Amino acid sequence: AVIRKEGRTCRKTQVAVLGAGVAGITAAQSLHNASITDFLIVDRNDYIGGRMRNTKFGKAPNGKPYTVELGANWVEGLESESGNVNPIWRLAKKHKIKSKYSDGDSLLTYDETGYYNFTDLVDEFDAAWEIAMKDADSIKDDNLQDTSVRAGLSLAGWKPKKDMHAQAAEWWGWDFEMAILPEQSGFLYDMYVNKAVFEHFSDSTELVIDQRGFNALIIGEANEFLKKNDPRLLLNSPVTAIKYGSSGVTVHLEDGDCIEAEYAICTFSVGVLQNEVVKFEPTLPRWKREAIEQFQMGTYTKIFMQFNETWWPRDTQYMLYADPTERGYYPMFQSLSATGFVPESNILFGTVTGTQAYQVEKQTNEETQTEIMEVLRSMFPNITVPEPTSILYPRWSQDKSTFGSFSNWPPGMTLEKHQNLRANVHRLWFAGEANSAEFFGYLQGAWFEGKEMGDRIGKILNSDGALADGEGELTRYDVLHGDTFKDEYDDANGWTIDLDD
Ligand SMILES: Cc1cc2nc3c(=O)[nH]c(=O)nc-3n(C[C@H](O)[C@H](O)[C@H](O)COP(=O)(O)OP(=O)(O)OC[C@H]3O[C@@H](n4cnc5c(N)ncnc54)[C@H](O)[C@@H]3O)c2cc1C
Repeated sequence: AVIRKEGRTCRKTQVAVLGAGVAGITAAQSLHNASITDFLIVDRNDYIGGRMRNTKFGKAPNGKPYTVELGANWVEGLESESGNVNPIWRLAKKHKIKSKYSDGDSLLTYDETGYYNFTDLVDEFDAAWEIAMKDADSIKDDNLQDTSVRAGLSLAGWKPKKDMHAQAAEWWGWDFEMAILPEQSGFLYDMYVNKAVFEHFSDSTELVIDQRGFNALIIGEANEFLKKNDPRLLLNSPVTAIKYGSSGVTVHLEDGDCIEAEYAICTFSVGVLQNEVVKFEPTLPRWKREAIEQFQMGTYTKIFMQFNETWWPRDTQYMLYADPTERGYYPMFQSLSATGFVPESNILFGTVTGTQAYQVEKQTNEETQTEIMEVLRSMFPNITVPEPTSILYPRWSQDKSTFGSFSNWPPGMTLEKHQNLRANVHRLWFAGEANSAEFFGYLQGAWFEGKEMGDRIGKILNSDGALADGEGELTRYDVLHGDTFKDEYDDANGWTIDLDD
């Protein structure tokens, strides 16, 4: 039904799905599978996929541009021998997404003097990792207080200190996957997301090189339940306000239109929620806001460059650079020209994360190119490194649709506080990669959360009110206590000042 007020349109629907990324499309698919077809999917972008985003870049020998992935690029964790299958891997196979095994051992290491083998430090980091993982196990098993990844790695004997080769080995082992420094990462859950991805599924990753784009997978899924030009898909429709309560949700769009829904599922990133581009009415409760503000978004920026020729080693996938003064300064270059990927593409892409990603995203392409060329020329002193013919990179930290790349679990966040990120507030529900306790930051996290919220709302709607009040909704914690009681602020614990004076 459509109600027109003062020239504005207010559509009525059962479920408003906010976001057409993996979580949103999967939520809508679950509703469809539960025979709930009265839904609307709303997104500010003009395409399906969200952070599965690609663009055309450079030129192939036939004159056509290549497709490169600005966002998600790997299927991470495939399937275990015991039969646990990453749903993204299942969908990649179903939609025949072209990908290639990503080999972390296909690695060459460099510093400012050129090629310099420090893979022994990479091995040392990996050995410390094994020790740290056992430590994380006992934190979980014995309910011990959590710590930071920095502390966890130090306790496991890994202390890179001022050794810049060790710092680069650590960047490769940690930041390249998580996009946030070890000191800003919560030990137990950040170790466990790695366990979930690389042990529950498998320790393999596949780099997607499909020229249709990685999001062909989620578009393919959407096409199974959406018709061509389906009026239930509203692209180019930024949401500005969400009014929610116990009887429904009204979603306001930038163009003045609105949607009146019985339920809404908001799949916006933690970055979007933190940046207050969407107004919630009433203000979200304290337990929800705290979870949103405490979780964090990392920034991971891929810088694509095409050259006239592949002047770098052809048979290597990864090149790691240790800068003499700044950890994380243009530390990684990946070759798309590597054997089996996109040969003759002459595309090299660099990756920066964290502080360096913010910095690079503030710079012009020209500024970044100048910096990168200096690094590449120091890595390859015996080669006349030409300037690239094209350079391109996204600005995730400034992008209104994400405000960052993917989420990461900070120190001090408990499983219960994270559950508050997931929990619904009346008829307003939440999904998205960050809400997955097991797979936050990954495509499969978005998929699992989208599916679960779609399933739950489907069940509630199909119960025709037969469910008891609150049944089928998510657990939440209004108050979360710490470990220190008031009377423990005493001499024995080094506390002498009476703060209640
Ligand atoms: C650079 C980068 C590299 C990555 N690499 C990998 C990888 O290799 N492997 C992997 O598994 N994962 C990777 N990820 C993470 C993965 O992309 C995400 O976990 C996943 O795509 C998130 O899906 P989502 O549906 O939760 O969120 P999104 O894809 O962000 O979907 C949310 C949607 O909401 C829309 N939206 C936001 N605000 C509004 C608004 N106000 N109004 C209307 N619509 C709005 C957005 O436009 C977006 O389409 C990467 C991400 C990035 C950015």
